[in-house]
Amino acid sequence: MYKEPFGVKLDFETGIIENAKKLVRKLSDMKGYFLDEEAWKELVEKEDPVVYEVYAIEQEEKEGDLNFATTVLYPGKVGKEFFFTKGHYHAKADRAEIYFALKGKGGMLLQTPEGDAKFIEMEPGTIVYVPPYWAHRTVNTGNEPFIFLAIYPADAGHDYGTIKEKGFSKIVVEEDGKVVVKDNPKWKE
Ligand SMILES: O=C(CO)[C@@H](O)[C@H](O)[C@H](O)COP(=O)(O)O
Ligand SMILES: [Fe+2]
Repeated sequence: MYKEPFGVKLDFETGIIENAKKLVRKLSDMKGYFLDEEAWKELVEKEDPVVYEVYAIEQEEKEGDLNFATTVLYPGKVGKEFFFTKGHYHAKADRAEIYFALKGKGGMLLQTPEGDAKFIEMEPGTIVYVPPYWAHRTVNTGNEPFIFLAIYPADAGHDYGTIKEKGFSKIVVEEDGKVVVKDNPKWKE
């Protein structure tokens, strides 16, 4: 039968979507993700900050339906590397996605399975098209929360394993007060 349409409110200041399912990722949930493992350990032991929160409205995993979610990605660094989301391919790899930046400053790292990477800067109003097959990770390069909305097929799913194991071929770091995108020395092809 037909599903019931609905409208929900998104608070542009906080990124919170009413009635959404909230997910919290702390730094301790991201072991092995950052380049500087010593700095990671030190920060986890000191305060284990929240790196990001996701507010998601999700449907059953069926073709044709849509999910949407906001992410509130906090400012911070591990060593020189800016805070980022874990990043993933979609489990159904050919599923695309749209991101819409609402607040703060950051960017998206995208990567093909062959390791070709792109970094796209994002500020409020930026829409990013994530094509089929590209892994994607957002990075907060500012000093306030970076907030964005993502809209994705309900059957896209997440494949975190590949990125957890191999990482992205590029990293986003601060050098001499500037945002620099450079080759990841630990990238495994
Ligand atoms: O891309 C999507 C959904 O396909 C986003 O809603 C992310 O899930 C969110 O920004 C958290 O990032 P991850 O931890 O999932 O990489
Ligand atoms: Fe995604």
